[in-house]
Amino acid sequence: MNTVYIALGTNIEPREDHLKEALRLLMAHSEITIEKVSSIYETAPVGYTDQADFLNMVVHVHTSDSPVELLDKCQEIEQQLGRKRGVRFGPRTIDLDILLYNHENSKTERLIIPHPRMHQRAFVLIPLYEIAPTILIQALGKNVKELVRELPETDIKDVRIWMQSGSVEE
Ligand SMILES: Nc1ncnc2c1ncn2[C@@H]1O[C@H](COP(=O)(O)OP(=O)(O)OP(=O)(O)O)[C@@H](O)[C@H]1O
Ligand SMILES: Nc1nc2c(c(=O)[nH]1)N=C(CO)CN2
Repeated sequence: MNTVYIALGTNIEPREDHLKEALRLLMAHSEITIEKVSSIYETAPVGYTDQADFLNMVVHVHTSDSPVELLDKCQEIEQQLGRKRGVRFGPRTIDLDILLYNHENSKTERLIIPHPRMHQRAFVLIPLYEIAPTILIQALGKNVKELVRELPETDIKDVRIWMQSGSVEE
């Protein structure tokens, strides 16, 4: 079994429904089990800022899928939830990013693991810190707690708990 962390994000209403539907579709695959979910956070948009606030969360899954098999499933879920590709970093019904896959480092045309921008993103690191504070990102030689400490104060303020983890349907 492989240990994987996946980040989810949405900024098109109904945002909470999109997160819940994505979790349901992940769990519908017999190769995937959800071990832990973070709280849901409301976050100011990063990158392209002229868009609505996001809901973000991170889930810990166990899977027998290879990284690319899992990416296929994540992209299928994005399609099922009607994601249309438009502006880079722009609005989306759902985005699923594979953050970590065991302690692998790999780079192919379709998939980079660890996710290349995760260490700069408060909307990823703060939910990840909630469920896996001590996990090591080998490529960076740092754990999640250390990466959170390096985030600018202003980025941290842009990430607020929106729904506590215990209230997310599991
Ligand atoms: N770790 C990863 N998880 C998900 N997709 C990845 C990963 N590494 C590379 N990709 C590739 O990135 C491509 C673009 O993904 P996407 O459109 O979701 O980007 P984005 O959400 O706009 O930006 P970001 O990747 O910064 O969140 C995907 O088609 C996928 O092949
Ligand atoms: N707050 C927030 N900002 C973003 C997000 C996201 O999920 N949350 N996703 C992006 C594209 O990957 C770009 N900007």
